[in-house]
Amino acid sequence: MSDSERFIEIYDFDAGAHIRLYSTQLTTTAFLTLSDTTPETTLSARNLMRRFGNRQIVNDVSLELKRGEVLGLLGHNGAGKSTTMQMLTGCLLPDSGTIEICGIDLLHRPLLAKAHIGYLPETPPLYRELSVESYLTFAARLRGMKPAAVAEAVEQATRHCGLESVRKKTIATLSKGYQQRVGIAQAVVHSPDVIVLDEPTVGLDPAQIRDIRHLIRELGNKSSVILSTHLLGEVESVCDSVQIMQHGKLIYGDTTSALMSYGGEPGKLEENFIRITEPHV
Ligand SMILES: Nc1ncnc2c1ncn2[C@@H]1O[C@H](COP(=O)(O)OP(=O)(O)OP(=O)(O)O)[C@@H](O)[C@H]1O
Repeated sequence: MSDSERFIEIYDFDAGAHIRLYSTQLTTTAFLTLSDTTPETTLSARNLMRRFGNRQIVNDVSLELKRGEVLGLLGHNGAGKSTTMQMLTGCLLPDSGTIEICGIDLLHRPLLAKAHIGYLPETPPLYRELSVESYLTFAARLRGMKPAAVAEAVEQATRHCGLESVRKKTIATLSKGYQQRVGIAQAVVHSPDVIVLDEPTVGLDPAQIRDIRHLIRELGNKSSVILSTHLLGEVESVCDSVQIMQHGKLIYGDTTSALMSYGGEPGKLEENFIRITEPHV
């Protein structure tokens, strides 16, 4: 390939399209800088398989996440949602399949890839004896943030998650809702490109649920979010798209509005979900 044929393709958010920049148009510095621009696809998982003992828990799961997208992962208890999320975040190895985070192979370059991921597991990984501020500082350092950037990042996450009034408090003394907020704050403190939230609003009161959903929507404007939930109202209010999982397989994937009008039943999310997961009932 000649020099004049070499190009990089970047996504121009203003134009809403991919554009090509040919190497002849760029200085070396510009070329290197532009090579660092984040690709539009932030997560790409292909053919994930995982067994526990002789049970196939995740079976040939492939999914893709775009920047600015909030994806809801739905399914009955035991469908395999948490197991899938554990694999997407590098906490559990798949038996086979590939995962790329911002173009980085998660299985081969885990440290580099994980720097782009924020994860709130089903049980938030809190150090209950630390204050909110100390814990978030610790979480930011753990994610490899440079010491000089940590204070500002903690400040931002504290503000973003509505934790200003409890920043000096010991986590163990906080209500469940506030502990959940701390769990989300640790997942976003390093401004990750991909945010994975396992049932983020479980056990919260209605006002806290409203706040957390608002926060998720905000996070989804800049990053990509994948969340699991049993609350279909949550899907309707925050998710752009949905994937439904059953017995370890993805059985349906589309936009939230398509699910809402599935089978010509506009607005009936719950009924449509049941029609997809229990077609013979
Ligand atoms: N470490 C493990 N060892 C053995 N089996 C496991 C393990 N983790 C999960 N499982 C099994 O895998 C299946 C899927 O579990 P998973 O937690 O992924 O489902 P889920 O869709 O997240 O369910 P829920 O909505 O109830 O949280 C379940 O039958 C569970 O018992």
